[in-house]
Amino acid sequence: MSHHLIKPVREHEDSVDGPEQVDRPILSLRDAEVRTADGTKLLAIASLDVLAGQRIAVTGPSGSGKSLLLSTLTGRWPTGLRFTGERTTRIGRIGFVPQRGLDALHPLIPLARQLRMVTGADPARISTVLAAVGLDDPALHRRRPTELSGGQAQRASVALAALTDAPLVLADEPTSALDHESRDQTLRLLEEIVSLRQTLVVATHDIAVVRALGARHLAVSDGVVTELSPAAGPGAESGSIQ
Ligand SMILES: Nc1ncnc2c1ncn2[C@@H]1O[C@H](COP(=O)(O)OP(=O)(O)OP(=O)(O)O)[C@@H](O)[C@H]1O
Repeated sequence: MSHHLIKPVREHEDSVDGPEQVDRPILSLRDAEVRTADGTKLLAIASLDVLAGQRIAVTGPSGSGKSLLLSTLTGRWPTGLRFTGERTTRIGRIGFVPQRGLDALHPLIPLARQLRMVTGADPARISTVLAAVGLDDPALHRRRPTELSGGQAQRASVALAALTDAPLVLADEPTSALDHESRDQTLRLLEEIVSLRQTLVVATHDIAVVRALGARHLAVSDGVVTELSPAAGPGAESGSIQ
């Protein structure tokens, strides 16, 4: 899927949250399908509601449709694919942590400067968040992302997602390129940095991620999405979603 970090999602948007709307889904899919131009069905979701603050793990084998489910949540699909059905959202921004941290970043703009340019956050907050993801050396802040290690770029992409304050943060196999220790650290960072107000969706091959997140669990198999655990959070649905 494409690696746009912050994407305006304006379709079907309505008003800003009020306290009385806490249990209302931030994003809903109904009768959602993604097909190729020749009509082959790649993904089908009868009904899915994503609530504020949920932690959701999406598991499934390679090619099952995890990335397409994330594309469907963002409302942006790979060229040549067709979406039908209803996608409703009341949020304006979606943060994205890609498989390779570098894909979230401009390769040549020094790290702290580009975080400021992209998010508008002030330098003090950027320093705080970078320190929180373990990048506290000011020399690293001045480096271009191409001059960072894979793990450092991954942490920088987590910092970027956190700084966006997006109500929904999607992470596509954010741990696949990392060793076990770095994987655990990235997951902890995602949990810590992504605030409780933000919803976090993580696609992964790794069942350990589901346990680590203590998450609502959606399994994708041959494009069919199934809810494996009761949805967390007030007012959440449970049971099969397709
Ligand atoms: N642009 C496209 N055109 C045609 N088919 C596509 C396209 N993108 C994905 N697919 C197909 O849709 C199916 C699901 O792909 P997807 O990338 O969502 O899988 P995934 O579960 O994320 O896999 P992985 O774990 O390997 O990243 C696959 O069969 C894939 O070949």
